[in-house]
Amino acid sequence: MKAIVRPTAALQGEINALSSKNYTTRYMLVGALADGTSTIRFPAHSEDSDAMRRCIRDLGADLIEEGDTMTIRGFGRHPKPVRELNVGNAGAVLRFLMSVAAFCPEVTFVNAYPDSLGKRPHDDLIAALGQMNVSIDHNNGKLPITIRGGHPKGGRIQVSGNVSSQFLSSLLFMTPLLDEDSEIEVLHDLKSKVVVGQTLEVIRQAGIRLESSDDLMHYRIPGRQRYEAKEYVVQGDYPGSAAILAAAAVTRSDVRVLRLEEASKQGERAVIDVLRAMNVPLTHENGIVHVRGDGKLKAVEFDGDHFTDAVLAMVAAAVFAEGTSRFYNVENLRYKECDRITDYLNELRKAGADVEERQSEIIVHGKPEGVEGGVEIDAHFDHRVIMALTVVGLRSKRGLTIRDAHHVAKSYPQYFDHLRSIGAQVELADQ
Ligand SMILES: O=C(O)C1=C[C@@H](OP(=O)(O)O)[C@@H](O)[C@H](O)C1
Ligand SMILES: C=C(OP(=O)(O)O)C(=O)O
Repeated sequence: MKAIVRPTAALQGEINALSSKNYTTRYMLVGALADGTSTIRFPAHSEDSDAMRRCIRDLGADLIEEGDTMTIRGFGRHPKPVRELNVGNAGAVLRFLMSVAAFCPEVTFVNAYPDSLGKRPHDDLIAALGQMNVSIDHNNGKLPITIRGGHPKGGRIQVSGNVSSQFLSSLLFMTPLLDEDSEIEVLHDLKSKVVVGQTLEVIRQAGIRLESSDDLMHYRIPGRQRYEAKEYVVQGDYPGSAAILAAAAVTRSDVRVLRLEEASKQGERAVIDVLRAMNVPLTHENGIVHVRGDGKLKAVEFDGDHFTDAVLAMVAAAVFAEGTSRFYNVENLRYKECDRITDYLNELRKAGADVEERQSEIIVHGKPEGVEGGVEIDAHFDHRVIMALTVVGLRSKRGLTIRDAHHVAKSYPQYFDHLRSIGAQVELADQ
């Protein structure tokens, strides 16, 4: 599918935010790791959340969905001895389940997206599991990966955090189920630290006890614990909504996005502060973000690691700001669905934006007069590139055509419908 994005001056209306991807994957996982039946209200529906549904079913969980409610009867620490799992293109699902797979005799994670997830590194988690009596075959740290487990052991575990927080999250989910107590030490830096807060929140909601240091670099996890079956409610998703808010920010708009909790632990909640710093007129009350954009934006400087999945949308807004914006500490964007620095900036340049990259920075020389557009954009298998480039297309002079736009369904299948419902001129066509 390709998306033909036409210049759109004004947006108006109300959108119910999609359900959070990160909470949906986490609640499904702790539901599967529990022995009884858990309930999840408003789980997300997307390729990534479907990957988690599929894999925990394959591992022996019973899932029933009726309307907006999912019930899961978990397998506890005894997953079915499945031989093969397909996580699609979902990084978090792969990394979380690599540790769960250590309870099985032999599981192979197949390489379904050689040009996207197939290029992402998992060495740090492979090394950590290697310290736990788990033997792993892999392709230079990449998929396909075969986990030979059966009897994983706790104890002292070291894991590097400077590529992805998902490796640490993965170990935090699994170690409470081990016979031994564990101590986890995070080596180097911990990227996307805020997301680990979501992991700890969910694990604790599921009745697990563990101690974490204030800097989130050290953990003590008693073994022999059991996840409790609980009821969970999934909140609205900030990373996906960030693109809608960016679209409202770069146009004349009167747009309300519902279900965005002010007190959320999602790091991407910071987009409210970023947009405010850009001088975007907005309010945030009772879970509703209300943007009344006038299209005038001011350049900003931010540490992007606090809102990793919304950096691309904020960069798209900065393309139209007065002055030069800088998003720093974002090197790990290079290890996501594509290289979200080099690949994304190449597409932005095609659209007419003036952008520069450093190893861990994105610099944007804003063009309040708009960009030329009139070109075809490559999606690089990346939903966030697609969403962000759509924002740029709306304020371009000649529009943009985004090839392979169906990959938006990785996290936000209804993105274009939502945008069109508030007046965006977007046509979807076969390629
Ligand atoms: O734990 C999670 O659910 C996620 C962690 C983040 O990844 P990194 O820790 O690799 O930055 C984020 O980008 C991803 O979308 C989801
Ligand atoms: C990086 C992302 O996801 P994952 O790492 O789970 O593939 C994302 O959703 O932007």
